[in-house]
Amino acid sequence: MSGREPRVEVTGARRVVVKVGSSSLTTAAGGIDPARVSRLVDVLAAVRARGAEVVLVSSGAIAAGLAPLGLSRRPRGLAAQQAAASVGQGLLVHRYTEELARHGVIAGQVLLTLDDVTRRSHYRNAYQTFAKLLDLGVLPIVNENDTVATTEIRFGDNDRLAALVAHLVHADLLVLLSDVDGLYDAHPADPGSSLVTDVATEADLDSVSIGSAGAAGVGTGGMQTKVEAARIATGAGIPVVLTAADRAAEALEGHPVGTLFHATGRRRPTRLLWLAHATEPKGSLHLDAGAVRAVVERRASLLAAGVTGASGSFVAGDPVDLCDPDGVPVARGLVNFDAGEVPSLLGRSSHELKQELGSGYEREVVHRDDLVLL
Ligand SMILES: Nc1ncnc2c1ncn2[C@@H]1O[C@H](COP(=O)(O)OP(=O)(O)O)[C@@H](O)[C@H]1O
Ligand SMILES: N[C@@H](CCC(=O)OP(=O)(O)O)C(=O)O
Repeated sequence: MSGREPRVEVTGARRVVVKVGSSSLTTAAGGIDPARVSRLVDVLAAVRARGAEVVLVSSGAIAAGLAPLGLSRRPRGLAAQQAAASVGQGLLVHRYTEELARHGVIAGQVLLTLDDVTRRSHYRNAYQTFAKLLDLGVLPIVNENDTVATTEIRFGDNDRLAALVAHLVHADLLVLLSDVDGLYDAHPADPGSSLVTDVATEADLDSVSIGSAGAAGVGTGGMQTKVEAARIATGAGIPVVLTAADRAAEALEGHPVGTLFHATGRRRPTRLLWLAHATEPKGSLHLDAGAVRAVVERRASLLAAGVTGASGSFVAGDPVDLCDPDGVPVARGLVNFDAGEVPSLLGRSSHELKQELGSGYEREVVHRDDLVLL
């Protein structure tokens, strides 16, 4: 203990999401390191023994699948990554299951795709699954469903997935465990870099140089995706501790190790969080000045009457950017029409559209419940 007070954000948390990266689970030679999994599980069991609930988001499926397939490094191609994940995910969860059993804890596997947090019916379903697992005392182990995820429908990194899961399960704390003991103001390999102990506002990140993953080659996002995950979580009211996996015990006891990102915002619907922070828009809708005012100032739905054009190829339900007359994105939303349908709607009132095209065309182009301001 450094002499500073324990972190109340940690000691007071009743539901904790812990994310561990591939680089913290693998051996130098590649493949899952059973000793590291075992130490992590001991820490998680200790948190549960204090009465808190734990959800683990674990990377490592691809890394765990490399050795059995005779591969020495993470493959570049999507199909090979999917195959490695298919082989590795079972091995990874098996390891956790065995280790948790030593503590009398049951492991449950939850594999998520992007749709599970963006489509209304799916995210309610995912929430209920987690609620039931936690109610039964199970420790859910989450990963992206890498084997079926294609480039288009991929989270791509588990840091942001962990932030969304933290929000989805209404966690009080997110702990990101990596191979580096916190956020540094420059790349940690740089001898002049120093640890940033607290990030209270966005301004604290102004002087931080955020780089990509280390040389080991198994991690994906580097520090960028961790900081983005911290932004998502803290912006939704969830504090984040970022530290090294081998300091997990201290961090989860509340010792001031690593970097604490303080909560800055309030809770909002999970899928809107995702929409704002992590989706790639499939196209753009161009708005006239009145529609920009309605959407931005009055938080109204976007009606066809205020749309002057569309670009990109999207289908109903896809995320699109809503741009002002200068082409600057002002909001992002889930569109209710396919790109091909939009030209026939331009500038028309809902009433006209209903009369000419039928009641299906009376609806908003983007409903206000499916909109976030940028
Ligand atoms: N400013 C920074 N502070 C800390 N680490 C950084 C920074 N910039 C880049 N990094 C790199 O990010 C790496 C962690 O990312 P990654 O390997 O993707 O981890 P994980 O597998 O845990 O998700 C660190 O090992 C470090 O090399
Ligand atoms: N879902 C992938 C990991 C993706 C990922 O984010 O990896 P990492 O940067 O190590 O947390 C897997 O299990 O291999």
